[in-house]
Amino acid sequence: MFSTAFLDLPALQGASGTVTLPGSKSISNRVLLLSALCQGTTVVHDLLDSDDTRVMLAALRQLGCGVEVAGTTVTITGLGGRAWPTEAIEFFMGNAGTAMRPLTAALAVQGGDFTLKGVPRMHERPIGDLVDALRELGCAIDYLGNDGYPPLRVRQPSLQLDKPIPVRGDVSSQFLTALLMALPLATQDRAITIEVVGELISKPYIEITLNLLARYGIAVERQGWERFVIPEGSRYQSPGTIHVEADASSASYFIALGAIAEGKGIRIQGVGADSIQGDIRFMDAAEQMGAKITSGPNWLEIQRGAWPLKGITLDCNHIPDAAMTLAVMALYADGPTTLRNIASWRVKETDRIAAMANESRKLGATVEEGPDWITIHALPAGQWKRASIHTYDDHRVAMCFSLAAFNAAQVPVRIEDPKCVAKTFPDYFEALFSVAHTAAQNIPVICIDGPTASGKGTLASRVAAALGYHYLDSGALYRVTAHAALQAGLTLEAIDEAAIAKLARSLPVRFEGDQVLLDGVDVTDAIRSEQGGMNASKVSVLPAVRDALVDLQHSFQRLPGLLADGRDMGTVIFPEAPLKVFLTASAAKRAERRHKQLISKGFSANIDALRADLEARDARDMSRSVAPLKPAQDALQLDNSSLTIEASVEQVMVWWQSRQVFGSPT
Ligand SMILES: O=C(O)C1=C[C@@H](OP(=O)(O)O)[C@@H](O)[C@H](O)C1
Ligand SMILES: C=C(OP(=O)(O)O)C(=O)O
Repeated sequence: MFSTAFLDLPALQGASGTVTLPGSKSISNRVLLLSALCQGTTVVHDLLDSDDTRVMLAALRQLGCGVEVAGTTVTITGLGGRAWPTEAIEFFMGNAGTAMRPLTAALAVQGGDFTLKGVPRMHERPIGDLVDALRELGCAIDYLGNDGYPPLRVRQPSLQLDKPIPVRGDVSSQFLTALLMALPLATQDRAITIEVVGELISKPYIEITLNLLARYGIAVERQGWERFVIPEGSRYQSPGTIHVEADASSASYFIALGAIAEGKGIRIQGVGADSIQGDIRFMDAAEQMGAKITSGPNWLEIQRGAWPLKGITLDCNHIPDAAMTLAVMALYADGPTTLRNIASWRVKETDRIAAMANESRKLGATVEEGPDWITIHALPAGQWKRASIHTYDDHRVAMCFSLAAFNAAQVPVRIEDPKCVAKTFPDYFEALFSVAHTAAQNIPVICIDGPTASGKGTLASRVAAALGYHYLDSGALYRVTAHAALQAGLTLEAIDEAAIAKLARSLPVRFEGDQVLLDGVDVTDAIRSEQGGMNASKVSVLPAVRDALVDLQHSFQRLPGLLADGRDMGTVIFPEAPLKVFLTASAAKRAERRHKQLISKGFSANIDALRADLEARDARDMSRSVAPLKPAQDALQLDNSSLTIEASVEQVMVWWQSRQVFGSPT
């Protein structure tokens, strides 16, 4: 997951490949609660691991459910037949509607002393219609903040089940889902009827609920979309094991990607056209706009069809979440796109009609909006603007606008607070980068070159972490090459140059966090020693070895960008890099830092000897005939002798931001 303050997406050009999507949020949270209400254990395969399911799992643990997690397989031991807790419990539901609403209903019907809270936005998301319905049947629920909104306190009910229970269905279908999942707890001696008041929205989500209830032994009788009867004597029965389909709403971004991006097409693994999730019907809308889609059991393949896409007018009530993706596809269309019947967008993670309108306008689009509709006009190539997309802590805003990076104007897009995708798809951007591609010149590289012990590594890896970029420690490649050569019985002299170069060309090296692995073996300590540094310096003067490592170094230039540190990053390996920093510090300062570092690791060290060594390395690095250590002509010099690491990072970030200007927030 990218936990950076922002993520800059370079202009993207194409996409091809396969993505395996994480589990459906709607199925995961339903299955978790239903398993918790059963007797015995249920093994859930491919459960989504995200903020929304974590809050549900935490709540189930608090209630005393058994929860065993092994990767994406989770085993739940239910509360059925066991005593529910009698002590007061406070639950934190984050911003998960699929946890907050169904759990409120189950707790209210079961009774106890429970408080349910969430993030500030959750306290602005309506729950009044559900509370009214629950009160109608005798549940005791108090509002702890504003009437109609969480936080809530639930007490012991005195259930009156002799008449149908009315519930409004025009604000959120989750209220009806919540009742359908909770009321089987109260059908011991009578059937219970729920009557929907007003037009039910987001109907396909009710179908998911009914489908899963059936899997858990509850056969709800549906009479149109107005009446739902839960039969007398209904009892949750674990299906034993259950599999969660991949998330169809998450699939919408990759369906759109296949429709927008040039390339061999996108294959989505984990969900197919026969999904039980209503959002799979996003396929039809994408096809209407021009996408070519084929599907089989649990897979979809998407290719660009009509181009530009075709503007459409669509009632989106049946696909409230995936429909947001259409708003971004609309930017690539041949005319305006109007999405209708989407009033519920205003009460979700943010006011999504306002958010989609504001952020599309920042990109240059013309947008009109009404209480329950939005019209987005196509954005011609010359009119795209570089924009910093505010994401309102809404995962879907972030995921949708990542698709703007395919614009014909080839301008990059900044996504603010990219970690908001953690609600339903923590590794969304990793998945995007695994299939998206662009020309190398679009993938930014920041070079940090400088002499030994100048602090390049620390600075480069901190800047890489702040930007979410990859990190290449090119010095480590030379250290590993020297290490591998010695292991192979070679000397580090010119006489073995060809043999070392051959070895370097197919060096089986991998960086994993701070670890450097050679052929799977951790060689970090061996190569980081003083001797390792001297050895690296020796092989690095051999032209054939430097040459052999060029391709390997270039292969680190991957989306979304690269921080490369070394001695010739800016001069030789990435001469086109948009920012080059030449980092220096006085020899005395560098010797002092190295001394501290060695002592802290428990090595004995002599500061004068260290200084003499590093001066010798400087001389060798600067005087070698191939790629000598020197600043690139366009490098910015940074002497960090009297700077803290934070100040150096700040300086590089300021230089970088001044070259990456995005439209300021509107
Ligand atoms: O029941 C569900 O799983 C959901 C129902 C929909 O909400 P509304 O019924 O409020 O539209 C949807 O937007 C939400 O992401 C998940
Ligand atoms: C509306 C959404 O979430 P929630 O389940 O919190 O309602 C969503 O995921 O788009």
